Amino acid sequence: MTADGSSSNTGQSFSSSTGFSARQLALKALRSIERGAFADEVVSRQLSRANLSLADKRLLTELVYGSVRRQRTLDALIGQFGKKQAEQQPTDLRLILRLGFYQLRYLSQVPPHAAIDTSVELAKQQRLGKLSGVVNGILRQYIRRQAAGDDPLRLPEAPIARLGIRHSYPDWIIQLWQTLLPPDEVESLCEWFNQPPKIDLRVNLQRSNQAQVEAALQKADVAARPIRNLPGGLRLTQPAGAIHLLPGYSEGEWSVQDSSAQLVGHLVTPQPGELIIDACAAPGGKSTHLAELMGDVGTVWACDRAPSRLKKIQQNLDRLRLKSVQPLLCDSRTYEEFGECDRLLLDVPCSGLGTLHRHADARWQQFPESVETLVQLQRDLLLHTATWVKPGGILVYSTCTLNPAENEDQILWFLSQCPNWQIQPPPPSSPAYPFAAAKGWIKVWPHRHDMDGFFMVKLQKE
Ligand SMILES: C[S@@+](CC[C@H](N)C(=O)[O-])C[C@H]1O[C@@H](n2cnc3c(N)ncnc32)[C@H](O)[C@@H]1O
Repeated sequence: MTADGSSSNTGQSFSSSTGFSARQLALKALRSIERGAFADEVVSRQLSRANLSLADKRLLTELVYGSVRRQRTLDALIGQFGKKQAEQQPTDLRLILRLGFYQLRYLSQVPPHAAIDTSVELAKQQRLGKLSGVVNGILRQYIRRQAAGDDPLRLPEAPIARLGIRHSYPDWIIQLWQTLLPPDEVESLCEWFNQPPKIDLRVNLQRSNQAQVEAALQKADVAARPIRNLPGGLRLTQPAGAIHLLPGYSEGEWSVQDSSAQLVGHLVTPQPGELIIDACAAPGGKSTHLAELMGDVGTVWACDRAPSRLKKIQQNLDRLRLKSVQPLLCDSRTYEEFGECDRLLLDVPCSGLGTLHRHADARWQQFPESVETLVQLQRDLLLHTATWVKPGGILVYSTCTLNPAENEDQILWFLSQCPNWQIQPPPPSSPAYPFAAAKGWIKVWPHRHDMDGFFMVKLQKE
């Protein structure tokens, strides 16, 4: 267990001798992220290029993602134990201290002397001169304070900053959630997103079945359990390493998809032979689910405006061996060439506040201003794609965020603009039914349901 009661991402023990090259690479990665690169991309590039042992790969991943995710807490410690605030320190010193504090505070498997010695060594290697002594002094003060029995992190009294520093979130996200949840639930939600993500699978019922996939995984020593009320849904119950190497993946017997995202496909309830449009489809997680639910009979137009992401749809189609999905490069705000469809899925670009646990840097990449731009994009998409649906047809709107401006408010706005549409609540037989609110839309809260945060609603055109 770590300082705030969460567990670190691996069960691995890390020593100083095995981990030095991992720490050097972690520092390099943090520098690139500081210059604007995405954490996921930097880490996967390093993992594929560097010749590291499995233990070092795990350590590198843990150090980079952890230091980015916990950045606000770590910077508060740097400000508290250093002579200057974190942002006033030279970049390399700040990054080395983040790595050092991350190990001391969150990686109980790293002995404190290893965390300190390797941080000092990193500072020497970067020719930080006298500052390597500063690294040593600052980190040692922390462990002395910790040894005295108290949490060394000093927190302000103001409730928003207090939660933001303790759990490492920007104030605006805490402020937003405080308008939606009681204080103890805001704290649980913050804690939930700092835990390692769960891995759910969706069995491709065109090629296999749940029992077969479960048995094949078990044979490979990977424990999985069926997800209640979700046909074809399995949850891995222990870390499974490289997912794409597990049995059945390359044969197209299953896909990785969180249970919340699987609910979206069930809410669309596509029928064999129908014409379906997925207006924001890449990388195809939901388009392929729709095709599977239709028995691969009918047509799913999988639209996206990003050519590189559209390629991923094709890769998924090839792997899952689905024939009914047609990828289409288009801007769904303006495309005019469709006839009327039976059902449309609009899984819009959003602020992603429901999947913060999956992307270490996501909480630092959105701002109230960027959310405003997204709200406008979502409105443009809603108004235009709604014209593609035939009378009596269905439109499912979904997001992976926990922000009413992109969810409930957006739907109320749409209904005020287009009164010939109405909400169709899911029937009791639908897997989405247990999550439905009185108004008929579906909201999944991660800390209550142990699934990604999602919003979805089914609308019918009169
Ligand atoms: C939330 S992701 C979709 C995820 C996908 N539904 C899945 O389940 O795999 C949103 C997608 O919308 C695409 N997008 C953004 N603006 C668009 C537009 N104007 N027209 C079409 N696609 C757009 C993005 O490229 C991105 O791939």
